[in-house]
Amino acid sequence: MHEEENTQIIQAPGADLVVVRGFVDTQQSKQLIRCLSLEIDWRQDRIRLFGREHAIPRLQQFQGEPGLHYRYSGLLLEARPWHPLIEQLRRRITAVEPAPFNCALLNLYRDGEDSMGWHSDDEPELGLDPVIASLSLGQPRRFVLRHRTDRQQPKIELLLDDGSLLLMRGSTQHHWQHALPRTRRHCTPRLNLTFRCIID
Ligand SMILES: O=C(O)CCC(=O)C(=O)O
Ligand SMILES: [Fe+2]
Repeated sequence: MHEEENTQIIQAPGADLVVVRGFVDTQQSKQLIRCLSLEIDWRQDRIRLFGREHAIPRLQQFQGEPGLHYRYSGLLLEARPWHPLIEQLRRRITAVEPAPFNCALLNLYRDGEDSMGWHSDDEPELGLDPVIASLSLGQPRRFVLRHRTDRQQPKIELLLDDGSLLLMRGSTQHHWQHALPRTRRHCTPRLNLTFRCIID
């Protein structure tokens, strides 16, 4: 992989965003999707938003070092053991972004109806200025960022295609929100693996 050619740095106030295209090649990606779709006990968890309970519009699993927990929108996820393939990817990602990733939230978007709403990954257990490494496999989907306070700032639109690795660093989570909108276009499944560092 020629990292420089494949690396896109996105410049915006208060954001530190890098996309590495083709971090995983097509063949590897296909294999990963095949194995992970079958071998992970995907769940459609329920969250509480504005006082109401909803089933999330996607499937997920949280993995990581034993004893870690991740809490968001009233949901408490206990880390399941690393799947060996996820653990391998964690090590590969650490080679390009040396952060102490100790967990990953895995998302499976079954089709265009599956999505993720506006949010920042700013849970206290991620600490100040978290580094998040997000690997996309399968169906390319639109990923959008908007500034949290300055709505004059243009939105940032990225197409996260098969095998691309997005790094969100620095104060990105403090100043920006992101979302994966639903789409009416025909969509095959997409896997997204977000590696994170939880501080005990
Ligand atoms: O699926 C994506 O690209 C976004 C996932 C995400 O934002 C998250 O897991 O916090
Ligand atoms: Fe996120």
